[in-house]
Amino acid sequence: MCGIIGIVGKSEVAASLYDGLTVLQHRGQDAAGIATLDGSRLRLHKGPGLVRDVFDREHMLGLRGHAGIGHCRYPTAGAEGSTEAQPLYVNSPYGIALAHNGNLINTETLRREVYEDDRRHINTDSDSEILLNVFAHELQIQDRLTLAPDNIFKAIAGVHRRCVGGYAVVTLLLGCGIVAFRDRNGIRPLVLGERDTPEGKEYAVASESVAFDILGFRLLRDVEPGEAVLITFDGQLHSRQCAEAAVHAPCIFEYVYMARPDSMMEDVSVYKARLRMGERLAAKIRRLRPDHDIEAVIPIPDTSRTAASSLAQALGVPMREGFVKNRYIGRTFIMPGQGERVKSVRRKLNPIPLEFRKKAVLLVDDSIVRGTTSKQIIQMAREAGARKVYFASAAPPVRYPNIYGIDMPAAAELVAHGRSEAEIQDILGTDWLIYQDLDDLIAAVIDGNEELAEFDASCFTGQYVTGVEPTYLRELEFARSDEAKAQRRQVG
Ligand SMILES: O=P(O)(O)OC[C@H]1O[C@H](OP(=O)(O)OP(=O)(O)O)[C@H](O)[C@@H]1O
Ligand SMILES: NC(=O)CC[C@H](N)C(=O)O
Ligand SMILES: [Mg+2]
Repeated sequence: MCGIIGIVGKSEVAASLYDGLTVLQHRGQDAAGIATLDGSRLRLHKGPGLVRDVFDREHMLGLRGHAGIGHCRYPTAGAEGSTEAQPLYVNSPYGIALAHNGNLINTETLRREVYEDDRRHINTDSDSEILLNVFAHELQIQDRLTLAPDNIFKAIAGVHRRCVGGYAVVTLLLGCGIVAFRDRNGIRPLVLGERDTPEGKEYAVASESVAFDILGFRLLRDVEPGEAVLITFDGQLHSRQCAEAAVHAPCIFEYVYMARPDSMMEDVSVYKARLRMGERLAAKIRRLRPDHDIEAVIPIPDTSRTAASSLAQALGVPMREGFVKNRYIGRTFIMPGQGERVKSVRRKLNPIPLEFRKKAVLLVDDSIVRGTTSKQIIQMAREAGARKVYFASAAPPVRYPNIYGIDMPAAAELVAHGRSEAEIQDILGTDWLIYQDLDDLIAAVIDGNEELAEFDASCFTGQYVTGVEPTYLRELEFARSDEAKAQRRQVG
């Protein structure tokens, strides 16, 4: 996952972009970057690490201009670190900087087309670089010295025809404005906001509405699937539907784990959706074991806290803080290598033994992906003296790779892949494992907006809304398994 943001302001925007990125930081902790328009020049600074580490005072002073875009990255394609940090830039046509959240699944076809038909060189393994060059080519063939909104929307229609996958994109198009668009299924999120200033209205787009809250923007709406918005540098907002109608299928994993609870997505409060997940899970526990002996519900910090609180309340059992999180360690799930993830869990979470001693505890997490967290946590709860350790997941078993922007590329690395719940229970070492049912998860989100009907829930079902070639899945696993990443790191 990545965080993206773009602002067309009436005064300097670098500080707002920076602040916006810091609240989108949970979406990507590998690299960050900002590009601004300073007169006719593009200013760009990016690098590996957290937002606070990438930019110092000098960099910020250099990022002059009233319009700009920002990105924080969690890689799903290509290399980690600095080489493929975003925004990415091409000088022709016009000068374009681009920031992308998502993942394209027809990159090999596009790579060939971009070279053989469009005569463009791709210099990295990043799918975002391909996306940028497809967009550049589609603008180029508009064959205009100065672009009108119509040309831009036609170019984006061309991007939608060629690119397959999940993408929310923001671009800085020199001489024109900020252009943002979302894949035709609306898999990846993107919202539009406005802010009034004495000099006039300012517009912004971002992955999550929480960025607007802290910047004083009002959330106007989600960008529609397949829609593009253009905010010209003089502050005019244009929008158009640029794709043929397709199933609207936002990623359900955003509600489970990715998004911040204080964000609104598709008109659904992420916080309330998580509360409903907890309530539905409690109902399942009551159904399966009316006489359960759970004495305390213990959340695995941080993301599961919301669901655990409503689950505890619905069960009528106290929720206790059994683990203290070291707030200086990042999200372990989005770390690139398994070795690092395993070490980080232990460093990140420390038990409070008195909450466990002689008790039957129910540990609650938002999801179990590789099982890295749950396995260690269950062990820690036992070492701390728990009599029984039960484990509940607010999401169903994650059994299939995610190919739309969440780095779960290898089925074999998922603890639930090809396994029954009883087998997973044994591997994790819990006395009872309870998973949310998919219907309940979906209902927990839809209860917030009944117009939603479909979701990308492919990591639970193995059904991919865009369709996918089996060869792609094999190649993805080959290129991006933990083993492949470790080998690359050794070579590089
Ligand atoms: O089964 P696993 O592969 O361990 O992945 C699942 C865990 O990873 C995430 O936590 P993370 O530490 O990334 O972040 P959080 O503090 O937001 O919960 C998620 O909340 C689960 O706890
Ligand atoms: N997680 C993402 O959204 C990743 C964006 C893009 N595919 C990259 O790897 O940089
Ligand atoms: Mg967690």
